[in-house]
Amino acid sequence: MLPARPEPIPLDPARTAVIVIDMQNAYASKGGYLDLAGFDIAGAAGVIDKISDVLDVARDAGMTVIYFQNGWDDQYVEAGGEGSPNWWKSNALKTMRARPELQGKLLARGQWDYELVDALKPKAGDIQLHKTRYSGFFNSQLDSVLRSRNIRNLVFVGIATNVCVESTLRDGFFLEYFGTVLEDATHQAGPDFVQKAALYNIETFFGWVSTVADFKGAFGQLAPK
Ligand SMILES: NC(=O)N/C=C\C(=O)O
Repeated sequence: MLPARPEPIPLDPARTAVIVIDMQNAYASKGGYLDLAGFDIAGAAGVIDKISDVLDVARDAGMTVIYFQNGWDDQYVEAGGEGSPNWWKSNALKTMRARPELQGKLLARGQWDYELVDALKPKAGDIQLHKTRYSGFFNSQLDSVLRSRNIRNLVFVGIATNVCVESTLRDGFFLEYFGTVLEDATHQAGPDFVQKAALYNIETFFGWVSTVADFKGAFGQLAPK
């Protein structure tokens, strides 16, 4: 049983996956896309160690760990052209249009910006998935990976709470997955109030909100000493 808001949620480790959303240099490192686009990423570094702790506990408890990376091919074909709302709304694409010297660098596979941060590299048995839009369920293998493992519970960590974390958790809700966010293992893109708003939405309408300490308290004892 994981202590959570609005109420504790039962999680069978064998039927639970920890979903690590986009812990790439783009979102968590100085000089990455969010930083270059003018978002405050000062709080992002603090979630890296927390996520690392969560993943150690999750693996030892027998949960599946799934890492997502967000981005596109180096020609940005997958990003869509002017016919796609993504072309108009993606702040990475907008930043590159405003600063052509960055073209080909932001969120492009093969570039530093796309890579996971050094402290959070997948370990043996972890699953790595790619996505081209904010939701990890859209045009990805996530649903079939989860269904093939009989997984119904998703624990979310990563960046950004109000964009890709919330989008993936919401889509999971519609597909009958039980989604929980560990609030202090996430960080927002935007002012502090968007973190609060995203967590309010999740707690009230789409899922559950818990903490790293509660996750470790609930599942840490399952880890080998
Ligand atoms: N990983 C995310 O939440 N991404 C947010 C914004 C973006 O990718 O432009």
